[in-house]
Amino acid sequence: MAGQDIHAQRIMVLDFGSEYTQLIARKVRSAGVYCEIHPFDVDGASIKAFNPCGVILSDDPTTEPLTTNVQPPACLFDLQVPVLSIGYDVSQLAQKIKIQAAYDKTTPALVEQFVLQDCGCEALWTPANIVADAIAKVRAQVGERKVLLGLSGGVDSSVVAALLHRAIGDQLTCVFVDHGLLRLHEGDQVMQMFAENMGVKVIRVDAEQRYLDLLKGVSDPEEKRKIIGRTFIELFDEEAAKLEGIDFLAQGTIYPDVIESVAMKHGKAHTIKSHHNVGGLPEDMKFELVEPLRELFKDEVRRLGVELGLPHDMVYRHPFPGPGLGVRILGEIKKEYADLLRQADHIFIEELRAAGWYEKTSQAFAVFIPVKSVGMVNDQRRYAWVVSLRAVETIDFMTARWAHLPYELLEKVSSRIIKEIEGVSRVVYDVSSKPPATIEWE
Ligand SMILES: Nc1ncnc2c1ncn2[C@@H]1O[C@H](COP(=O)(O)OP(=O)(O)OP(=O)(O)O)[C@@H](O)[C@H]1O
Repeated sequence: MAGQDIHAQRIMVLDFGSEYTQLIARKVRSAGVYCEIHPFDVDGASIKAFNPCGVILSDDPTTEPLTTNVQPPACLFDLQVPVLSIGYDVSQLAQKIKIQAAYDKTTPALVEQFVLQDCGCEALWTPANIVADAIAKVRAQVGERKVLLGLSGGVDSSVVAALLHRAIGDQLTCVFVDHGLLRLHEGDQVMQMFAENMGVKVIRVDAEQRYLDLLKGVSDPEEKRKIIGRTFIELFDEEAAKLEGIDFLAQGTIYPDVIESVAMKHGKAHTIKSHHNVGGLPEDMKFELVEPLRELFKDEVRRLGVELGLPHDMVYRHPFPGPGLGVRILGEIKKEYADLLRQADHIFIEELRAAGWYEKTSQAFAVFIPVKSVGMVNDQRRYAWVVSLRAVETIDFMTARWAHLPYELLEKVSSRIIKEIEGVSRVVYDVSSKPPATIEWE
């Protein structure tokens, strides 16, 4: 694909505050065409500079308009490019444009037809081309210099690691902070995949004891989060200070993190996404940033991961909070609780996968409840801990329904947990949906 600019043919999506805007943009991308989302009142000069092959207006007629004057910029129609309106009231526009009254299940096919046929774009935006483009850009930015990356084992930083390793090899150093609140064998798996199999330089910081000491006696959820986030930054700083000649810090920033939301801009954001961020790294670190996923949606990041050779199961894994099991152990964190929870969680996920339910749920995990309940073991009363199972189905994580798992599956998971883990006497299933309950328990 040498010499081919995969951004040359591009679509502009103008957002009038519809919740479908990102879905539409993702459809343009999956049809193989680069696109960007901009607010409906973007200035004319920016549109001209962007030089789109076509423009899509995205509005939701069932919600109130964002302001009294929701007009696209006048210059839009001087461009002489095809325009598709989805949900935007075009009666006020004189131009000839393709119209769909509202987003529905036919929209994806319409969008694909619009970009490939009406706008005549070529399908250049493919995982292989995106990888080649990203590698070329990273090489041009970094040259012979060195890059540092915080590798969490999560999807984003893992894909960044694989991409940078391919682009600049040994010039990349990763720091992986193992806070002892990871899933069963996860720390070893991260090392095996990146350090042993791929030959990436990874420094593993075994910080379990340090975290346990700092978290001792702390049961307030916010306080726990702060300690976990702050300690991560301290450890990362300590490791970075030991390394010499690093000029860049790589980050797994993705496109939804950088889209300027019109709802926010016009003060109408009705949903605030909750983040389980470990806090991120402070902005005053003296590094230039390398952000090779900045243009990509999460589904594109996953496809890139597969293209780069990361295992499918890892790349399509459910999201995991930054503070790890720290927010799934209610109240004070102790090693005993974390070990117990890791085992319970592992059994749950193993059975979900075996039953074909892992892909049908968006997030599933076990929660440690620091309450002792009675059970009978060898005719003796035994007081042991309670574990809750949580599984949800969701499209966007803003709202979620508890997953209606088959009773047989729940039964199997519950009896395995009680049988295999000595410290657990009771398993319950969380049947709360979001809202009002959140997905995580803390
Ligand atoms: N335990 C860790 N060790 C090293 N780096 C980490 C760790 N946890 C987080 N980071 C770094 O901080 C970034 C932001 O963390 P956050 O928990 O918000 O994850 P994220 O945005 O979901 O990304 P990822 O999918 O890579 O975990 C990560 O992408 C990673 O670079």
